[in-house]
Amino acid sequence: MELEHLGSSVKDIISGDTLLVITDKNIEKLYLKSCVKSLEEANYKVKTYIVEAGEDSKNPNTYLNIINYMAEIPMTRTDGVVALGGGVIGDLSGFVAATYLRGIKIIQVPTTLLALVDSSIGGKTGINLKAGKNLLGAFHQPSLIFKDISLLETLPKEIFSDGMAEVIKYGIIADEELFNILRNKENIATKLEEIVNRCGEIKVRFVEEDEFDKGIRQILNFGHTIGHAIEKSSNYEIGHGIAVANGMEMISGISVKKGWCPLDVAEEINDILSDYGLLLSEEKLSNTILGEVNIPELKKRLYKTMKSDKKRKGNEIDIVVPEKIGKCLLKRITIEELGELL
Ligand SMILES: O=C(O)C(=O)C[C@@H](O)[C@H](O)[C@H](O)COP(=O)(O)O
Ligand SMILES: [Zn+2]
Repeated sequence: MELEHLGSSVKDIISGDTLLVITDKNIEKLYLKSCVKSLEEANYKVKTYIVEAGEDSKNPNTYLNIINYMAEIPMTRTDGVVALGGGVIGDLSGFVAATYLRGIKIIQVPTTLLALVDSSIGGKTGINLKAGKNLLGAFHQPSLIFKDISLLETLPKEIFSDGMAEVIKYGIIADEELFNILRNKENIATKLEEIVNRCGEIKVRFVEEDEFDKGIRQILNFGHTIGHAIEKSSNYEIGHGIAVANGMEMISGISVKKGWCPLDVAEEINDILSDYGLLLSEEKLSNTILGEVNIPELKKRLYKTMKSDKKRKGNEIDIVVPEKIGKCLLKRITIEELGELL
């Protein structure tokens, strides 16, 4: 559905008279005007809050500033938040909505591939702390995910490609046929809608089975323990998708060493990620994170950051291991062993 119909869709869901649209400076230029117009045509009073583009906006200060702004308006329990943007905006706005007045409704309007196939679905919301990514958050399901695939048309190439990491992840964890579709890069243009829908369906299946991330949903975190450590250690210079892609490649290698993943599966994963230009060499990673090439030091840094991973249970952590293309398993290892295997 196109953005001009947003207002009428929201009308069925939010009974209050005020909406807060949260977006970033890049999306503001592209879509804020038509978003606000559509909501105003549906007779809402529309307030806007614009943050800097990028992961740095998922911080406690920005979060509290938005909450204070809402309290000054004041927004009430029947009002709602509209997240117009990618993963950062969705996670931040979701957490705002989850906590303001102990929870008001949120409408997700994803504008990136990553948000469309992943972060807008499933109700994980949150912000980053100094110690790590998404360490402060809540589960808060969106009341509506407004899908308009045409919003991706303005997406810079590198942001689209960053989202492809999560798309490939879905193929590896749950859908061999999707993985095979993705092997032919031309399919991305011709079958984008089918690809997006397949990813969304997979995500919904996992979330419906385990909304609160106690078990099977953790499979969606394939590549994320190392991925989050890469993102965080690079001060978010390395984007989520690229970080997760490298995390998937590294954890697959570790799984081979442990005898949990056949070598040819790890090779297929490596091949597709590298085909999409998503893998960084150890040297490049080290340079970006440390400002020098020092692989032992890089591993130490990643290990230190991984220690704050939220999947950690005492001294152990569940890692996601590819058994074959289309199927992953959870395996528990100690955090020290994970560090040693890096
Ligand atoms: O929705 C999930 O569950 C996921 O793990 C999907 C991930 O791709 C996404 O990056 C998620 O936000 C990570 O969650 P976290 O619990 O590791 O912070
Ligand atoms: Zn992710």
